[in-house]
Amino acid sequence: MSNVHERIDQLVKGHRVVLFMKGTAQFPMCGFSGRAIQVLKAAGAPELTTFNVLEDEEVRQGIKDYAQWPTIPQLYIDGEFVGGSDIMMEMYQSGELQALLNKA
Ligand SMILES: N[C@@H](CCC(=O)N[C@@H](CS)C(=O)NCC(=O)O)C(=O)O
Ligand code: FES
Repeated sequence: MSNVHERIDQLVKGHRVVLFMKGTAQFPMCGFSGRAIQVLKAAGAPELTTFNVLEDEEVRQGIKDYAQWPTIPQLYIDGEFVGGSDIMMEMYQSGELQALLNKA
C-alpha cells in the first residue's frame, strides 16, 4: 500500500464523516465543494471532518485512485466512499444521505 493510500485510509477510518474538498467548511474554494458542505449541513450531519486538498497535492491526486473517483469533493461515511456533490445531492433528495449519516 502506498504512503498516501495509508494516510487516506487513516483519515476515512478514523472519523465517521470525512469530506475531501477544496477549501474549508467556512471558506469553500470551489462551488462543488461549497455545495457538498451545504448538503451536509441540510442533512444534519452529526459530525464532519474536512480535508483541504488544495493544501496537499499528494492527497489531491491520491484520493482519485483511492475510490477510483476522478473528482473532488469526495464524501466518506463510516470508512466507505459515498460520492461527489451530484451523488450527495441525489441522496439528500431521496433521504438516503440522512439515513446514512444518522444511523447508529
Ligand atoms: N460533478 C462533480 C463535480 C466535481 C468536479 O468536477 N470537480 C473537479 C473540479 S473542482 C475536480 O475535482 N477536478 C480535479 C482536480 O481539481 O484535481 C461532482 O459530482 O462532484
Ligand atoms: S476549482 Fe474550478 S470547478 Fe472546482
